This record gives sequence, C-alpha cells and structure tokens, in this order.
Amino acid sequence: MSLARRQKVQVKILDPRLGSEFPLPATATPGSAGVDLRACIDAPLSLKPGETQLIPTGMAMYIGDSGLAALLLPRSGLGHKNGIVLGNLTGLIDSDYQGPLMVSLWNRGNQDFEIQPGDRIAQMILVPVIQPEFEVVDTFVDSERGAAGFGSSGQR
Ligand SMILES: O=c1ccn([C@H]2C[C@H](O)[C@@H](COP(=O)(O)OP(=O)(O)OP(=O)(O)O)O2)c(=O)[nH]1
Ligand SMILES: [Mg+2]
Repeated sequence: MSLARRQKVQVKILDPRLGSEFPLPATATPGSAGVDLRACIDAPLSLKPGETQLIPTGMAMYIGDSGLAALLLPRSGLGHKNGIVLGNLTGLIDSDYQGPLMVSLWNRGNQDFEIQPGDRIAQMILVPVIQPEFEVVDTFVDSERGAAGFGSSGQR
C-alpha cells in the first residue's frame, strides 16, 4: 500500500467568504483524490439547459512546480444526475498560472439548475507532468499495432 504524496500549494483568498463562511477546498477523506471547489458567487445562479457560465472559485492558486499541474473535473453526482459538467470538458491549470481559478460550468442537461453561493461545483486533482521534447525522425521502429486505431480491434 502507498500513501498519496502531499504537496503544499500556495493559494490567495480572493473571496473573503472562502475559509470562513465556505470551507477552503480540502481532501474530504484520507483516500480522496480530488478536492471540491466552491462557487464563489454573490447570488444564486440559474444555469439554463445548454448554458455555460464562468464561475469564480474565490481563490488564486500558484502550483509553482513545472513537474505538476492541476486538472478540473466534474463531480460525478452533478454530472450524472443533473447534467452539470465543464464547458471545457476538463480544465487544465498550468503550474505557472497565478490568476483567479475559474470553473466553466455547462448545463448539458434539459432542466434549469440552480447553483447557490458556496456550492461545491467541480473537483480538482494534482497530477505529475512530463513535458514532451519532440525529436523528429523519418521512421519509427515497428510496433505490433502500427497505424491501426479508432476501433480497429472491434468491439468485443
Ligand atoms: O478550467 C479552467 C481552465 C484554465 N484555467 C486557467 C488556468 C490555466 O493555466 C489558464 C490557461 O488555460 P488553458 O491553457 O487551458 O487555456 P488557453 O485557452 O490555452 O489560454 P492561454 O492562451 O492563456 O494558455 O487558465 C482556469 O482557471 N480554469
Ligand atoms: Mg494554453
């Protein structure tokens, strides 16, 4: 068994309700991979079917280590039950980004969905990063798959 690596990440509080009225994002259980982000909006907000809105999380975050990045992902309950997912499908937070952390929230469902101030709207995970350095070649060493893809192996 291995334990998750813990990493200090600097945050700036942009909305004073974060850390007082609304808890700061934190892992909910020892085995949680993600931390939930909260909607730091001033008033309830209704997302109509098909609508996308950029929601502030009330904080800025500076990862500051190019070997790491953060991914924003939908919460499964909101996504599955209410059709509330991300307008960019997945958010990628660069290690050098210092601006406000925003969530693009998309109602892909067919009913209005109301978000209250402080609601947990998405989750964030920290992931290791490997930066590619492309090396141009004329040929590849043959692999078993070769160029076959996009369902080439069938469904069963
Ligand atoms: O859901 C998201 C996605 C991105 N960002 C911030 C952090 C990220 O580092 C920056 C740029 O994101 P990205 O590279 O995905 O967007 P872009 O459209 O390529 O913008 P840029 O030209 O600024 O890189 O925007 C968010 O706050 N939330
Ligand atoms: Mg970019």
